[in-house]
Amino acid sequence: MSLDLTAAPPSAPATADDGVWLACIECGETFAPFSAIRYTCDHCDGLLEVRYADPPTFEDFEGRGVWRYAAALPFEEGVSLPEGDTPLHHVPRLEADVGVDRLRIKHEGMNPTGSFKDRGMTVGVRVAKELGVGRLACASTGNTSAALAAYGARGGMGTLVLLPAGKVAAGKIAQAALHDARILEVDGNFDDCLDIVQDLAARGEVYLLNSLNPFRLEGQKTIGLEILEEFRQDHGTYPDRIVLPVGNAGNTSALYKCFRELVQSGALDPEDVPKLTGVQAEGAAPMVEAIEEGNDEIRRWPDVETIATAIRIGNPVNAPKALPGIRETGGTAVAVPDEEITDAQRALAAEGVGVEPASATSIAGLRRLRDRGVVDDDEQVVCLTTGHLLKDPDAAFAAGNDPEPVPNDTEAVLAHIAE
Ligand SMILES: Cc1ncc(COP(=O)(O)O)c(C=O)c1O
Ligand SMILES: N[C@@H](CCOP(=O)(O)O)C(=O)O
Repeated sequence: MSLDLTAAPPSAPATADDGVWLACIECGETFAPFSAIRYTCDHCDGLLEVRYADPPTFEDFEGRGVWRYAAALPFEEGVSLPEGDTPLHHVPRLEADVGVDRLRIKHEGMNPTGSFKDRGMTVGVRVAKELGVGRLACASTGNTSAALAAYGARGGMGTLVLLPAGKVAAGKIAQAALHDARILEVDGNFDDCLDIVQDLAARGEVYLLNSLNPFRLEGQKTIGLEILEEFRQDHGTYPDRIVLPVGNAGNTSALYKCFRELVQSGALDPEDVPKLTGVQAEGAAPMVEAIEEGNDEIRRWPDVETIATAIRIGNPVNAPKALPGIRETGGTAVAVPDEEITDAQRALAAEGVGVEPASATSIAGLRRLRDRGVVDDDEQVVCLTTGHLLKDPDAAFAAGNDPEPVPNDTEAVLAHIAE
């Protein structure tokens, strides 16, 4: 099954429901979208994609937020908080410092629960309602669990989240707790948690809402749609490159799908598709390894470690969708050390943009690629920042200034700040 950028638009199979169906990206088998619960292909276990008889054009979009893009989604509306419409920040000092023609920051930390996951959950929980499932579940490094708990609560559904014990930032656990998720702390890493939750889903115990679920990625496509529309409106052109953190590789896959569908409908020239450029932490970089070595498959990293706990992932399940996305768009992937992630977090904060460590990898990666001459100085670049600063208060304290104790006295305060 081809994930080529310029593959011909698919024609609707008999399994299509109102012009929507699921297709296996490996063997091409198709399935009715809502007749049964499935996450992978019944025949070859390949990843599934949602397909549409009528891929969208920009003229089809109206309204605000994720649901402005209903013409690119399987429903007209979802379980919403609402989400999307995130800012595209200008960061002039950082732009000059990195040395590119134009740099914009798409700050997905400004979604309702503070990360891009909300875009996927508004669609995913809507689908869960359509399927009539009971309990929703996910494995998580934190943000997916926060979003699932909030959207599950909004939809009136119970949620179960499996987290790697001791490796999830405080803000994210607090969100899952308050939104009434049942929280299981597993003595293992994120990939182990995902193995277990997949087993639970296969046994019919839960409905899985990680990005293995193809409907989650439909919502996350809207990041790409917003970037293209807003960048073109502001600058009359599309960005040359989108740089993003990579964990389970859902966003890379979703952005590539967004571009492919626009190319299929004729709304976007293949020449105008931004180069997808993935960034991982050096301690958790299986996608970078595959890109650098030219492999079509990922080698699972059993031991992963990084300050960017959100992307502490050794087995990105969406790699079969994301690797073609990086290659077909002419992009690349790069790994960055933790110190450079923290430096980038500070640099964004110095422009007023507060992000969690994983988000800052996009800037750290862009810097590295500029230093290596892979990114040119005349490029127009959008960096995706995926989660809010408050998600990980410990990392923010470690990277930022220490509070200074002072006496309860104006003269003493004046003397202190004069030092
Ligand atoms: C803040 C943050 N950034 C980046 C990622 C990586 O995104 P993806 O899994 O879509 O590659 C995640 C989770 O995976 C995340 O929580
Ligand atoms: N960073 C993620 C990891 C899981 O990713 P998903 O997109 O597959 O749900 C998280 O926040 O848990």
